[in-house]
Amino acid sequence: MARRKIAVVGLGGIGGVAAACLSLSPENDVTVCARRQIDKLTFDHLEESKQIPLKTLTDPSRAEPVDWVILCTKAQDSASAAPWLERLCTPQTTVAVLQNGISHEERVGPHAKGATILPAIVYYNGERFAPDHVRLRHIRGHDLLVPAGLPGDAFAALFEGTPIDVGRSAEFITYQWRKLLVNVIANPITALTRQRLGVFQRPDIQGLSLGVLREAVAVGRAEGAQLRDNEAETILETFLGYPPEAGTSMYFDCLAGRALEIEALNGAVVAAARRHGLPTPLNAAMLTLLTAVSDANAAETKTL
Ligand SMILES: NC(=O)C1=CN([C@@H]2O[C@H](COP(=O)(O)OP(=O)(O)OC[C@H]3O[C@@H](n4cnc5c(N)ncnc54)[C@H](OP(=O)(O)O)[C@@H]3O)[C@@H](O)[C@H]2O)C=CC1
Ligand SMILES: CC(C)(CO)C(=O)C(=O)O
Repeated sequence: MARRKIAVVGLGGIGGVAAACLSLSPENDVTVCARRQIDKLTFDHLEESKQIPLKTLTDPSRAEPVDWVILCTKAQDSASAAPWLERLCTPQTTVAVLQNGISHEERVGPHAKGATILPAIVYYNGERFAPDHVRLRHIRGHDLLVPAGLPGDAFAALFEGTPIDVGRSAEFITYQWRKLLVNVIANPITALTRQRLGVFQRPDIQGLSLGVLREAVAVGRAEGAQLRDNEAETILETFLGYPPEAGTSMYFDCLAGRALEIEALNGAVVAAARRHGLPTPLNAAMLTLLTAVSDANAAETKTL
């Protein structure tokens, strides 16, 4: 049987773990599309550390059409991946988008040459210690969740026999909003306070979080997510069980002086609220503050 041709675009925490796991299945022929040459990845999982050989491309003009693209850039870098998608995609390709936020299809579809877009909710934690060294941590339940249906089934098959567990759901939009609800508090608050999840043990931070969450729950409902009356409280309670020493992707980006994914998180809530005429002052405040931080980081990177 022909091996499945898979291109992983973006070799950060999430892409590194995805590339390592996909390479563990003999049925997958994996190529990594990255901005620097990496021939071997150290992959840590539980108590084990493995060396995974990688086939890496750094020049989009050398890429060829594949069956699957696993897009693992930050949301704001999706458009910069267009030269890769241009070479990798045909209408027979499926592009799985492993990014936080909503509206994956709108973000990536215009660059994907008629390929099928499959949004994926990422539950696992992928930490990048060095460009060639990543760790997979399971958080709870599935590691990835995709919509129920044929593309979702085929996507789950790519990870069979690997440490990544892929769930499928017919209520994808509800789960997408639940994940977004975690991100609209976890990411901006850790980034602004420059503290890991332990900061959520403070009663004042919990009060602020509930306000942000209640606004976002109303918007999610208006968008069709089946969110419960006590959704904000339940999300906060569940979230308080996450390890206090864990950071968030935005916290790490903030410390490293990189652009931030705020537009795809609180920005998505504010934009959807506008469509439904709903008030979201706290989410808008997060958006304004972190856009200022992000713009300053981006300007500094440019002048380096
Ligand atoms: N990390 C985590 O635990 C979690 C992350 N997520 C989400 O997953 C997504 C990916 O996050 P994460 O892996 O942490 O992000 P990272 O910043 O660690 O990785 C993104 C990678 O994309 C690369 N990249 C950006 N633009 C391009 C391009 N045009 N061509 C090739 N490579 C490119 C970057 O390259 P370079 O290294 O050169 O900058 C980087 O290696 C985000 O939406 C995030 O919110 C969701 C849940 C948990
Ligand atoms: C759930 C959380 C906050 C932690 O992995 C995340 O999605 C992120 O870091 O972006």
